[in-house]
Amino acid sequence: MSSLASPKFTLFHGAVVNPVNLHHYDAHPHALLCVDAYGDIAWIEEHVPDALVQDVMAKRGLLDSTDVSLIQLKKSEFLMPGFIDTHTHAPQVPNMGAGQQYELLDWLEHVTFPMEKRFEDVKFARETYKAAIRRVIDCGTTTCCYYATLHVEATKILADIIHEYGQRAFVGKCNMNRNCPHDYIEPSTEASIAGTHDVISHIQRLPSLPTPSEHPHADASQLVHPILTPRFAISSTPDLLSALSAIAHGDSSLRIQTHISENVHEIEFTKSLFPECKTYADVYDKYGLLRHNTVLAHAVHLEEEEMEVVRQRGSGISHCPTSNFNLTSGVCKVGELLDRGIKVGLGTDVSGGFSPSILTAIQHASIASKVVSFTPKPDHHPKHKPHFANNALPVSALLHLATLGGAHVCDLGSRVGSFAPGKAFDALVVSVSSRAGNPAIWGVEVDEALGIERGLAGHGGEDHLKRMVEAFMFCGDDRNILRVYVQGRVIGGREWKRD
Ligand SMILES: O=c1[nH]c(=O)c2nc[nH]c2[nH]1
Ligand SMILES: [Zn+2]
Repeated sequence: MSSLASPKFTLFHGAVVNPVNLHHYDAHPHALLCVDAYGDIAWIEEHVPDALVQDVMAKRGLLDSTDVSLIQLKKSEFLMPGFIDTHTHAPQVPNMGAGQQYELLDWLEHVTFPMEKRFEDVKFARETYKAAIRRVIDCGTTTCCYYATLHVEATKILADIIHEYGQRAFVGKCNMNRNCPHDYIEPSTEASIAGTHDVISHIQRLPSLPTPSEHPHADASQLVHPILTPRFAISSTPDLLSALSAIAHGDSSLRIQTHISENVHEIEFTKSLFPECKTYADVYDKYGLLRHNTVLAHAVHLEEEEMEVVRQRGSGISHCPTSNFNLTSGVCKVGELLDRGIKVGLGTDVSGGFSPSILTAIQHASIASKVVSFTPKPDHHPKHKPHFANNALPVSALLHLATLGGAHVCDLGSRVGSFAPGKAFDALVVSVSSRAGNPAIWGVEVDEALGIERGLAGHGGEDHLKRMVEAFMFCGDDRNILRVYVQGRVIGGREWKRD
């Protein structure tokens, strides 16, 4: 681990977008944001017109320092927190766009398991994972919860690549010891647990970043973390769930991820395998796997009492609308989950979902909420007044799900997901200029080369910035993402120099 020679500050001046809660986000057209040598946010001044930048720098004692670099954003650019993908499958990236004629259980058998089996070949794993992770980063995902396969070596390779690329992530070796193909299944509970320990200690030994010793967050220097990953209840024997529960209880900071209530046939099968449990959520709860840092993917068909137990345990839901539409699973009642106070983030769920971009998940989360609103549900719960349940999600809520909401689901809300002093600088520089190469966002075009604004362009105020944000969320893609920062370091984006 290298130590830093001298402190250095990076200042960003220009438009800054910052999620606050489901109902509100800040859009400051002229902010000044300072990042320290360790990649944490030192301070933010929200209203600093061009003429006052030098004054603020002088006030902060930075004017004459050679250790400061100032990045001036263009009129067509803004800074926002990086996207958080709370659920995806790295080994399924090569399968994107394949097999959408199937529903979940047939899709697993015919499309997914055969691809995942190929990761027993470490050379294939290395080359595939390198390309897959590069793609995820360039889509603007700064924190990602990854499922790997059941293979120990390939999962270590995945963690190594993520670490080398500098993304923040949770990486889990799948536990799956029943109801899987004979050539893609773990031979025993013991083997599954031994492999899990092996992967956890490998990830925990990865070199950490330089961090001041007085840093308030114990694991701030570690970007890649292990996560327990029982694939889903169907592929886990009761003794495997018990053994995973024992590991979890030995370390309360260890995150847990699994799938829940995605497809009606999956739910029926699960209940038949665990007749002593009344609901799907009961299965995980019985084994102590529902807690404040558990990430539950899908939750499309949760019963009311299941929602209540998820809320009580403080577990989070990864809403994966692209996958839910694509595998004909159903439409998650995301607004009701939010009204109940359940933590929710977005997941791409590649390759049930056919896109690695959280922008696609945002667009489909909007559509999902509109589909739900076609059949309004009467309010049975005076305690939880329906605010989002019967309505299309507003931009503030969609932005929140993609950033701060996802951070809370990963139990990282105090570190990432929004900009605040002391939080890590995990961020995107977004451009909506025509020169970014995406012709879909012409409506808010600011052409600096010609010195003109066209289309719906405004006067550089808050409303104009909010239009830019909405256009990016609904029509943007990776061409609009110029730079991707994690912990203050540029790790991807269109302007990032590849070697
Ligand atoms: O969307 C999903 N993708 C998967 O790979 C999977 N495995 C179990 N359940 C699953 N759901
Ligand atoms: Zn999944």
